[in-house]
Amino acid sequence: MHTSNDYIYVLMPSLSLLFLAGLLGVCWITQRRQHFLLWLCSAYLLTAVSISIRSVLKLEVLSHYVVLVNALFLAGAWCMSKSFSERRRVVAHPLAALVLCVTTLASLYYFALFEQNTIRRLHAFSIGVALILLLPVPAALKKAPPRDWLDRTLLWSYVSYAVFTMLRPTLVAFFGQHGLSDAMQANSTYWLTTLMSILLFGLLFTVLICAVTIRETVTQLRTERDMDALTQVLNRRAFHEAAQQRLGDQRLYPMAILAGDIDHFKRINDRWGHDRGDEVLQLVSSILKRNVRNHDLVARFGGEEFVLLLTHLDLQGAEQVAQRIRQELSNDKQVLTQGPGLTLSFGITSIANSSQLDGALKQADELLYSAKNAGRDRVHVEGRFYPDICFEYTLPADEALASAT
Ligand SMILES: Nc1nc2c(ncn2[C@@H]2O[C@H](COP(=O)(O)OP(=O)(O)OP(=O)(O)O)[C@@H](O)[C@H]2O)c(=O)[nH]1
Repeated sequence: MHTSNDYIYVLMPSLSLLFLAGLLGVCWITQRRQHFLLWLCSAYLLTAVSISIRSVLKLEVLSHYVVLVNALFLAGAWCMSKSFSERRRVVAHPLAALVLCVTTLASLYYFALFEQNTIRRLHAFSIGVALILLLPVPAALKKAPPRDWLDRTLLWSYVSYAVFTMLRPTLVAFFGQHGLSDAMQANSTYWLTTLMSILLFGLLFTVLICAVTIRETVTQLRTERDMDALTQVLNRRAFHEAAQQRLGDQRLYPMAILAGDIDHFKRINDRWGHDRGDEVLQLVSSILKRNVRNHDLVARFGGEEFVLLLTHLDLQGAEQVAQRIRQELSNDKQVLTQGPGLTLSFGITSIANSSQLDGALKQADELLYSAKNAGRDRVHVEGRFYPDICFEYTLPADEALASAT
């Protein structure tokens, strides 16, 4: 007969698992797209229920509940396997898991009620659980190893848990004082090893998963803070931060600032609709990104205005980049299928140190607007003479766009 103290003692691992399940549930509420958190939470819940029933049931009645207790445990193992496959983005093999569950339960039922062989029963249980856990592992190992050390540790901890589960009866038989002879007792070496391993690995997985989730949340927030949501290039604030870093690195000079603006963008919106206007912005930013190198920066400063910081490039090189971008944009017929091609105007200036950033941006902007005033679809470069003309290239473009609709 268990005393109330005994119950607290035997239920402690289950309560700890329930606590960890709660923690994962809270993590999932903050990161709902991370389904692996919910699967792991379910795994802990099912395992906790299964081991608490197993811990409090008297030995005489345990055999009658063998299917229920082990079905819960196997379902928990399947949820853990599913959680792992979701995390590593590999197939979970649900059908194979179902076959393994049914086979394991049938063997357990047979060894509990017909042959009454405890050792075979324990081996059947361990092998069944381990195989379910190992289902997604071959595909996960075939993929390139995770670059992040937290994910790598998670992968190998999971594999170790599965292998340890499979070997547990053999290890206890080998090292345990009574071998597996008393394995069905709630205070046997086998059962304590089982509880402790579930708890320790459960704790390890939770710590790793929580760390991974926190890190991913921070990365996501940083991306949302730094990137323009529509075009996936830097926003103005992030550009200033990144540009200060680049400008502090002497190896990246000479550098140039390009300010670019889509010509007559308002008309594109008016004639083709705002959604098509958004597609044009995405097209332009993808062409800009395609035409820069690793250390360069591309940013959207708002509306249809883009700014680039080009490293290892003098004014002449920067002008060539701008002309290449203009050429690529005018050739593109994917977004605006009819009418005149898209055009961009550019202002280009050099920059010699980080204290010049605001001045260089202002100068590039002035050059850009002198290019606009000179008729658009052109590049104005610092140090060159441009006659101070104001040529409003309105009527032909209007007519051309109108004829395209
Ligand atoms: N589709 C879309 N339009 C935007 C967005 N942000 C700003 N705009 C529009 O961009 C247009 C900018 O118009 P203007 O500043 O007159 O510039 P423009 O028509 O390109 O004329 P120029 O620059 O002088 O060639 C406005 O109609 C804005 O509503 C956006 O995110 N998506």
